[in-house]
Amino acid sequence: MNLAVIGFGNAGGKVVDKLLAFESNTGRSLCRFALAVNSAEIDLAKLDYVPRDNRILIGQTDQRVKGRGAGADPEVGATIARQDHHEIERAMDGVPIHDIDGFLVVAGLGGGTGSGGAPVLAETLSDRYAEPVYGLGVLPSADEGGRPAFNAARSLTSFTEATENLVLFDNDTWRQHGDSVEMGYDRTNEEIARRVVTLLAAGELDGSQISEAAMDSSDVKRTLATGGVSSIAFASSSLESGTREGKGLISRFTNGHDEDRDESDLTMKVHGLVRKAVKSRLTIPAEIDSAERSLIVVSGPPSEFSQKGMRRAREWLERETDSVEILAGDDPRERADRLSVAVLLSNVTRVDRIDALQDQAVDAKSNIQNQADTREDEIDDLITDDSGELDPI
Ligand SMILES: Nc1nc2c(ncn2[C@@H]2O[C@H](COP(=O)(O)OP(=O)(O)OP(=O)(O)O)[C@@H](O)[C@H]2O)c(=O)[nH]1
Repeated sequence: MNLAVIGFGNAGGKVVDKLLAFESNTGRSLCRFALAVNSAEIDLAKLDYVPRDNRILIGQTDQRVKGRGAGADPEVGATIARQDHHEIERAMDGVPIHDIDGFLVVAGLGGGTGSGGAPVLAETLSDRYAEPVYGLGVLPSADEGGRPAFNAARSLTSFTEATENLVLFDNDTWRQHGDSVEMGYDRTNEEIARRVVTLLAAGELDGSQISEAAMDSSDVKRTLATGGVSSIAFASSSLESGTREGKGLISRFTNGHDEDRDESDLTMKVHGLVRKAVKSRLTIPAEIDSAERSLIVVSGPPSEFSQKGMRRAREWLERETDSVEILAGDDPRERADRLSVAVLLSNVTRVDRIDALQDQAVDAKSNIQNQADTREDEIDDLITDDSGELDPI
């Protein structure tokens, strides 16, 4: 798949930068166009891979922002995204629209700029272009407190509505004790990039690869067309000892038993890797039998592929997800140094972390209400009803 990728806010920009870094390190191609939009000048300056001309500072004329961010207020993020839409659209004129399969808008949902701005941009893109607009949203960890949870719960509703599919990554699930916050983010951003690029770049062949069951970008699109939120599973394994070519050469002079053994090893390896991925930490933990559609991508040197392993893995996932809507394909990468599996679980509907976030947000709402009793103007902007429900931004 080829995408135009837009990072909104600080986390959004950093994750897009990591997607570009991962592509560059692995020779993959996913992002045909990359843009970072932010209201904090200093965050835009820190990016390494997004081209300088594609870094857009918004909200400069807004007294609340002045180049220093939206202060974790999504209303501000949404307002400046609307106010400065011409500037963003002008930057989007550089998108090679005939070469892309869709847009990907990336944001952390706990702050102000990305949380408020990303759904606004996604809606504008959906109105303006025929190509699908996907989202990649990062949920705050529980220990960040009530305000980020409140922002994320509201943004989740608007962002899901504004996109064809919203892939989620949960910071709470991936938090590691002992890391500084920035080190932790750097590591989680790499994990996001590995999963997103392995999954979505499938099908972008450079012409040198051959494959019996190559993934095609229309398979990815079809799986993402469910709407709702999605999670990604991932696992990888080192390549077989010795080179596969070496083994093939030896077996040519034997009676073929080695070839049989190799095939059954590879069947088990591919099948096992898919099971391991789905049983490991997902980008957001979800009940996998609540997924509407799934997609398995096996990526690596073609000599490590096994069609039988893939078929077994697909049958296993059909049983696990209780769905027959499972596509599976491979993504040949001759130079890859690992065999990787990414599984997209699309439109998962039982996600405990979202329920927990919403509970935390409802508590935070009453706290915010109490604190703001003396500041009625501000609370009017934040909360438009008092039913306990959270309103989208
Ligand atoms: N995984 C990951 N999450 C991040 C990173 N940086 C921030 N976050 C998360 O994203 C949320 C939003 O933070 P930012 O992206 O800094 O906020 P913003 O959208 O720029 O909004 P303002 O700072 O209010 O202008 C935070 O609450 C964190 O949960 C990052 O590098 N990686």
